[in-house]
Amino acid sequence: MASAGSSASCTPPAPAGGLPGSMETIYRSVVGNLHLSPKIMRFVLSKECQDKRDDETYRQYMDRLRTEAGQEHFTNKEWKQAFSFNAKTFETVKNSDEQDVTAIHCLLKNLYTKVSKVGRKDHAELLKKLTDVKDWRNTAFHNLQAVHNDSNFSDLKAALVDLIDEAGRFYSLPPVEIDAKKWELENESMNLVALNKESIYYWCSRLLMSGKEAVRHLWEERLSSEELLLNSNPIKVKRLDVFHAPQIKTGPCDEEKVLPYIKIFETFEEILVVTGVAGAGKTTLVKNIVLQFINPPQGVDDYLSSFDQFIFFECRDRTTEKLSDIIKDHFNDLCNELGHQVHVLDAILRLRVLFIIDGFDEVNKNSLKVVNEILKKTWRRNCRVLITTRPHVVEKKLAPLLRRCDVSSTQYEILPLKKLADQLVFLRRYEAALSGDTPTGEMTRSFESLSEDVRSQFLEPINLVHFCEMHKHLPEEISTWRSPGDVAPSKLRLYRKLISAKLVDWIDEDLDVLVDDMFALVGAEALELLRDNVVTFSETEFGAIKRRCQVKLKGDDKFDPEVVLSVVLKEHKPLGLNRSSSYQFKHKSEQEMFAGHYIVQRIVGGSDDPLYSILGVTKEGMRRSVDRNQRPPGAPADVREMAEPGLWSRLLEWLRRLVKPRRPLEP
Ligand SMILES: Nc1ncnc2c1ncn2[C@@H]1O[C@H](COP(=O)(O)OP(=O)(O)OP(=O)(O)O)[C@@H](O)[C@H]1O
Repeated sequence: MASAGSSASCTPPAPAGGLPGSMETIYRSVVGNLHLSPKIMRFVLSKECQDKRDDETYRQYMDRLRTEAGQEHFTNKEWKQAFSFNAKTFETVKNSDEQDVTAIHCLLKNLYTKVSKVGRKDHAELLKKLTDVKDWRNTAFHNLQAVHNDSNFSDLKAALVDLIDEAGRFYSLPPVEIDAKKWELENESMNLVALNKESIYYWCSRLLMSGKEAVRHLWEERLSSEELLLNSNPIKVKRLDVFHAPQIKTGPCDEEKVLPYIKIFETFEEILVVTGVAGAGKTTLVKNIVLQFINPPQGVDDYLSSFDQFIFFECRDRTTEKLSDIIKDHFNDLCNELGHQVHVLDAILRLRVLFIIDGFDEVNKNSLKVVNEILKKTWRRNCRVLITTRPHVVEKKLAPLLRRCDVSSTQYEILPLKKLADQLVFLRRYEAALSGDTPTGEMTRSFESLSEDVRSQFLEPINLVHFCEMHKHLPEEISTWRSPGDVAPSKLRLYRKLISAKLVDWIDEDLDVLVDDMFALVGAEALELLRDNVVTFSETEFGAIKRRCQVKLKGDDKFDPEVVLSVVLKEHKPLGLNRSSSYQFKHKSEQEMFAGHYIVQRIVGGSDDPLYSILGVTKEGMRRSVDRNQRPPGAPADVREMAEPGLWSRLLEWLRRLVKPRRPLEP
């Protein structure tokens, strides 16, 4: 049986049959493209590399050929340019058993064009035949209609026979060897007339047939809209209507280039890391990529067309520990068929899959296992992995992990919206989406009227969305903003207003005191979770918060704390059945804001506790995590010392935004 790990040699065994005609046609095409084509290409490669030693990697082999021909070795840059995202693979592998048609085509092309061999014939015709075979795969897998046609398989076979003939001419093979190869091809093809559920190609076919529909079912509704706090009840806008295509720049080590985000897929490495500060739009970007995969936009370059499938994983997930569980979430019906989960996982790794890992900065013990497994299992296959993260964990956590997994990566950063014109374009989309396409322009006018200094608080998409929310609820405050420091307190007042609106008709107590208590409760919780780098509450943890959030109502009405908590928290429905919901703040930056506010209140409220104790860490622990470069301009030395890159510095940022401390913040 052909399995994910033993692809090269054997034909899938004789069939057990039973599915409709079109499935058989697709199955044949899959076996043709994933089994026969690479097999014949490997035959060509074996002729080209007859003098390659078994213990040589392809890079070592090609460097040796160059030395023998009096040429320079490949420089790393030249190698990368020649092999693009197959560069690392052919630097490491010693045989091509695991490689698909695209990778083998790339290797052969470079062997013909980048190294000299004595007496080499003109390779143009052979390369053309190889390209024909390689292109079959893409055409077939991205246009299922094409594979529904039975002639597809016979045409592919004819292309393979042509390739064998041309290889025979090019390498001057004896006719008996060429005939034997053609006979072998014919013989194997004859064995493929029906289906075999045990074959990995059967599951690849099933994934091609129904996989896209399965992921559409799972993700489309979840991701296609986003909720805004524009009313006492949240308003939904369509994500694609408000999506602002971000600009990115390449990571710190490369020459700085500003690019449209789709260019990340043109990179040479298998791992793409997209960084961005809080609210820069990392999650929104990957959600948009998922939506575009599900519904490719018409008339635009389909930059995702090289992928057969995608898998989306959020690092904040605290319960999933294995890749197979994610696969089950994505393709539940297929996996449930007589316990074929393992087959589906093996099959998915044979296709070209884009793995999206969102929010690496939120990774926990369990989700780290999943990330590790993805990196290990996808490496040297057809997959690519897109990881988003806030920047502060790249050096400390992500880069060492990638090094341990021996994978190469490229880093990109989402750029802030610095220009007024870009900020206005962004706001206009939201204004149009919220006004049923008849925007008055009031929101953008209000934004334009702000001083440049104040506008500098709105460089990230999340802050521009907050501007929309404040424009709706607190328009009078916007006109009072004189300096950047005026903005953050308005955001807290917005929450006060929303919570008060929920309670005003139901209580006799002093509303302000009640809201203060709510803020303290939520803020303490936010801080505790952040300390453990947790951004989701389990159902049990949420239950504990609800029990602490008690309000005495007028009359005999029973208070449901969820009504108030829903202003700051949202439910995250699980992907899999039989799993419970989790809860999270509307956005991580809001969790940080509430935590920051809580700390401020403890300090201005006259708490005698030292800062480290309010933060819930030891004095030593806090000193160890000092980052002296993080000192904000003008901040006293002891304030600087609480600033670890990451959490503490972000909380400090909130402290600075929310209040001018009346006493020095002593650790
Ligand atoms: N490209 C965009 N177009 C339109 N709105 C956006 C865009 N990016 C972000 N937003 C808005 O900003 C909010 C926050 O963005 P998002 O959650 O994607 O940021 P993030 O970088 O993942 O933040 P964090 O690191 O804090 O998780 C989104 O919910 C959305 O309202």
